[in-house]
Amino acid sequence: SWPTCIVPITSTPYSYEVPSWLSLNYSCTGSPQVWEARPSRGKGIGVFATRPLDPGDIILAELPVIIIEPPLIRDGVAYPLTSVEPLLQAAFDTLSEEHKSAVLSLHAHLTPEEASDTETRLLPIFRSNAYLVGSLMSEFGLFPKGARINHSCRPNSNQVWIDKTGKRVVRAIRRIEEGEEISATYLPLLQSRKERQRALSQYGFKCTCSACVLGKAEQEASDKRRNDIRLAFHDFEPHLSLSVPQSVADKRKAQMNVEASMQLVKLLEEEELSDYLAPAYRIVALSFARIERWDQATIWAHKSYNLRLAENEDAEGTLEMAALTSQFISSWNEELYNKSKQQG
Ligand SMILES: C[S@@+](CC[C@H](N)C(=O)[O-])C[C@H]1O[C@@H](n2cnc3c(N)ncnc32)[C@H](O)[C@@H]1O
Repeated sequence: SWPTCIVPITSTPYSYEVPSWLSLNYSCTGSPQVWEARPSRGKGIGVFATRPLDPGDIILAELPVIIIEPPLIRDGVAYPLTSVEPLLQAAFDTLSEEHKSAVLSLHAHLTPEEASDTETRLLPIFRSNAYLVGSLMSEFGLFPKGARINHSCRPNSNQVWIDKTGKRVVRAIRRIEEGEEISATYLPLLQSRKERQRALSQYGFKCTCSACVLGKAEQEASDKRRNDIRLAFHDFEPHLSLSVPQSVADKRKAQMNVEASMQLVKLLEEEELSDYLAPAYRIVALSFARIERWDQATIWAHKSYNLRLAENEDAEGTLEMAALTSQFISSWNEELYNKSKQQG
């Protein structure tokens, strides 16, 4: 019988060779299982939700089967991935047969030279599927289940390395319906479609997600929104101190920043870039704090905290938002106390 996460592929509308690991020895994570791996039209294999998922729900938490730490050439600069082949081969040789066949069944995008060489598959497999991991994000890990998640420029999941458990956790970042494909991003998304397509060519495909198949006018609007979002994050950086402005001009600027920060959230929602909401909510919270609107500062800080907490309770960003939320609640309490004293 089939494990619950795997749909037997008895008839598909298009031919696809089903790798043996799909039906054999492939264990499912989580209880109950919320995903299945199956062909996705035009994208090889993909990962699909087997039930509706809410933002923050864990889809998959996976240990790497291989971790490679590329040696450094000099401080902070690693050897190119091509030079780690011997390390990769050594790590591969220690794997169980089950893990070896899971790794070898993964998709590999080949360079023309690699295509003519039927022997070397490990490096292209690693290059096409590995993710940065480790406390310094300086190592590369291979996760055979998560590696089946296809790319979208409007992804519905994010993936976070949790150093404490040594797992990579994939979570829903918006509502995902049953049967919907789980998508992740392979690149930073605050770029134009042309820039994204150029970056994705290294994986050997042209993205056809909803952000990449817009008509001309809509595409220009989408590119502009992404550029505006990128600039807004950059421009806000110097204005994120907690000091309350004193001069009339600075107060006016701080008020305008509140409006600009709300506009940033609106642009992210329009572009469906949910993964950037936590830092945007933080900017809104700090902007309200600078005009001493403690009620709004608290609400927005808490929204950012909730998103961060769902990702990683120990991350610096989560701890910062916890501290800011409680600081703003104290200021709000004080304000309410002073008001009640004045009234009576
Ligand atoms: C990390 S693998 C993802 C799983 C892969 N589809 C498989 O069959 O194992 C990356 C490869 O999947 C394919 N892919 C990923 N996202 C895609 C997309 N949006 N459109 C078309 N192909 C995609 C490309 O061949 C890419 O090199």
